[in-house]
Amino acid sequence: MQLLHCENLSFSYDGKVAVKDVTFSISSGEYICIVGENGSGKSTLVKGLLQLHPPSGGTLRLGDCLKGGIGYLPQQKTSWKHFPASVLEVTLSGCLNRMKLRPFYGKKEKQQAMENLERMGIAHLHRHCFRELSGGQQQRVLLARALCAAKHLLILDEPIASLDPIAAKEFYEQIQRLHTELHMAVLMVSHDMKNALSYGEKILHLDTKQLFFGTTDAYLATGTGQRFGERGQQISCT
Ligand SMILES: Nc1ncnc2c1ncn2[C@@H]1O[C@H](COP(=O)(O)OP(=O)(O)OP(=O)(O)O)[C@@H](O)[C@H]1O
Repeated sequence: MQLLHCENLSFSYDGKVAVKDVTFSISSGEYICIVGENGSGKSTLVKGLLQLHPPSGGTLRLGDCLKGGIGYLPQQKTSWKHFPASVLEVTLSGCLNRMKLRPFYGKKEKQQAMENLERMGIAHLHRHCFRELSGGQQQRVLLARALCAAKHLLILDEPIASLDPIAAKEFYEQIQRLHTELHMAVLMVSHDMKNALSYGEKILHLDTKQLFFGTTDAYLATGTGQRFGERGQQISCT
């Protein structure tokens, strides 16, 4: 089932093009990594897919099953690390979209938030203050929050940027479990080429315009894929 399709999708800021003519789809259960240099338009595309930034051209079609929401793990900002709320409150905020005008969380939302914290192995921390957790624990809370928002698609923007290698490895394994056990589609922006190539089934490579979209094997057979792939090897050896 196709979850999302874009055709020649473009985005600009004040008339300056940031993403140009991107055409790709994501279907249920797929794992796609978006790669590219700094400033190549990855985060802009993600914001556009989440309808937080309007397109300057092209079309974006979202499948009906995404109408309930898309799970989104944004780039970690230092200010969020100090957010003065409990783990349960941060997780529950993932349900806000679904609550419409209802002002309080109900039993169902609390149960779902606890289930997702359980899935992330951190239910015992639900009363703790978010800002007192480690970076890896905070990412798990934000992932539990994203799971409250979505059943079919998770969009992750550089999720391991602030994690140490052990926390990053655990995080990748966690995502892989969600992908295989819940059949969750994953769209991940990543500078970590080694893991993007090993976990991603497809690669979308941006350089403002789209340089490549297709399977990881096909990507590695292209000159661009080989150059970026080698970079991943170098990074993993250092
Ligand atoms: N809010 C904004 N206003 C104006 N220009 C922006 C804004 N956000 C991004 N840009 C510009 O759009 C282009 C793409 O930026 P974007 O953040 O999408 O790239 P990126 O690939 O995600 O970069 P990085 O890997 O460094 O996170 C850049 O030239 C950037 O300066």
